[in-house]
Amino acid sequence: MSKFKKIETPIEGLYIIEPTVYGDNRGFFMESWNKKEFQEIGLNMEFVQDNHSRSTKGVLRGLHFQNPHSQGKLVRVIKGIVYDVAVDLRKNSKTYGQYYGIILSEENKKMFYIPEGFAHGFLVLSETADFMYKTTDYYCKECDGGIIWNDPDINIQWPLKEYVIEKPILSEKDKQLPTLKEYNEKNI
Ligand SMILES: Cc1cn([C@H]2C[C@H](O)[C@@H](COP(=O)(O)OP(=O)(O)O[C@H]3O[C@H](C)C(=O)[C@H](O)[C@H]3O)O2)c(=O)[nH]c1=O
Repeated sequence: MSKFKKIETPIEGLYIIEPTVYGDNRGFFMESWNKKEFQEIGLNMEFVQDNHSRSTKGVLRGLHFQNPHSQGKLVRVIKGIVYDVAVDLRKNSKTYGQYYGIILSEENKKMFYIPEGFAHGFLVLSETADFMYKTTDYYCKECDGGIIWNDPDINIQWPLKEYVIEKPILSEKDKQLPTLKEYNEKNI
């Protein structure tokens, strides 16, 4: 039996992963990724890069993807709380344009397994959040693409009010991202 539990989402190939956490009087230990244990539950993404970002409350990073060199991701939060979102942009997917969001936190230790072909982003809900993730392809600046966080067609229900966030803090780059419709008009 694998040390990791794979939980389905309404979007095919997108999973919530729950690790086994070994607690004792010192604290806890957990494996955050194990190639063999992941293969045992049918998860075969091979990672080549490990990332760490830290953000303050209200920061929203995303919605990003690379095209070409789309990156599959295994994401988790080691400090704080975020609302993490994956948007299905796989051309022939029956859930194209649909999103799934999940709270990832230091406390719940949940991980989000996001295949290639998705846009990804997150909103920081705690004073600060440390976000760690592995990717299946290398960063490619020239391949950087993105969709605006509040695309009306995707209609992501970011928990801004629930966490008393008036409006998200975005990078200059993210402020100027197109909607999915605008992106497709320019890139098809
Ligand atoms: C992503 C990345 C960035 N950088 C450099 C490029 C910039 O000088 C600096 C910040 O980059 P950026 O503003 O694109 O970082 P984020 O806004 O956190 O971007 C990420 O945000 C969302 C949530 C993602 O899922 C992607 O991994 C990625 O797009 O780090 C690198 O050197 N390597 C990298 O892999």
